[in-house]
Amino acid sequence: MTQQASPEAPATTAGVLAVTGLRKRFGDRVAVDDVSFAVAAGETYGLLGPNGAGKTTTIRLVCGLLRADAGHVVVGGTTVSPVSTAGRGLIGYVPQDVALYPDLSARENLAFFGRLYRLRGRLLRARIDEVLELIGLADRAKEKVESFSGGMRRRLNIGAGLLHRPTLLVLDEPTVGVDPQSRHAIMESVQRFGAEGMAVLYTTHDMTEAERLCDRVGIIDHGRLAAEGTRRELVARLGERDRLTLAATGDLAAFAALCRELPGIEGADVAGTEVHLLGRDGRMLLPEVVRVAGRAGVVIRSAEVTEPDLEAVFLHLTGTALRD
Ligand SMILES: Nc1ncnc2c1ncn2[C@@H]1O[C@H](COP(=O)(O)OP(=O)(O)OP(=O)(O)O)[C@@H](O)[C@H]1O
Repeated sequence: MTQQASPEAPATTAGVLAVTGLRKRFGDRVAVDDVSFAVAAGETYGLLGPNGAGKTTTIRLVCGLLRADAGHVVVGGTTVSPVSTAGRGLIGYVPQDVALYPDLSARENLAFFGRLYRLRGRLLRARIDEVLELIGLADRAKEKVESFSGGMRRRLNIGAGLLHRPTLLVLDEPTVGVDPQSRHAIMESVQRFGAEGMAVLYTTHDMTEAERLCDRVGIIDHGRLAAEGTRRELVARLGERDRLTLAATGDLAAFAALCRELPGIEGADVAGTEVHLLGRDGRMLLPEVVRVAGRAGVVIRSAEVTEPDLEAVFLHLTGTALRD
């Protein structure tokens, strides 16, 4: 039986955002299927999935722009739904499509959006200055948006979502179609927001972005959350090991033999001037390996821990490649 979205959803104190059992159907197509996750203050949570996976629909439900068939969205202890504006002021929503007025300047655009958030006068001007600085457009503030690159427009779009200092910032694929420099600037900004205590919900189909930005990742496919966790937790599902590559000098065969005896090391081999070790949680193993090297009179010149990535996790969980 389909449960209706209810304004009496249980409030949560655990995090800024709590999504519980969210479902949305368009005709026969189930776009979001029993999705639950939470995002804490200072945490960046990534929804990672291919085109059509249900990321945008989930985000529109989170922001109260669509009515859920079932489930709850609670932001800062307040239920969010299209039937009320409660909780909306806590959310900064940056849609996938840039929503700006091309014949207005950057400052004028921000002033327009700021007024929508009921900011006025000196406070509005101060927030605009702050945001322009943050998105790196302070020196272009007076220029019309029509003269901006795609990346600059995206940055301004993000700025519009920040004016009211949201508790939860929601970004829908903010780097799609932007130049590498703007992409870098956007990713740096997002990292800063998280570090400053904002909860960030970020959708992407780009594994490297998810890996770099997100504290936790939810892997979404065909509307379902196939798995969620830190990168490390997700990768651990593969049951694969880390590979440690040590460039070293000394009696490497003896060193490898000693390493084989260490708990947690499942393989050790010498290849030229390198020793390759296999084991779970390579970073944790490293200090002990270095101690053993010292005992064997081996000098380690460099050490690299190579791990499986989210691309492999996605393939493992869904049977398809992430990039389409
Ligand atoms: N308004 C709508 N009417 C009908 N079907 C829709 C609607 N919005 C989304 N869908 C369908 O729901 C599914 C999920 O779409 P959604 O836009 O949420 O995916 P997405 O992961 O954001 O993909 P993309 O990265 O391409 O935006 C798709 O099959 C899509 O065609």
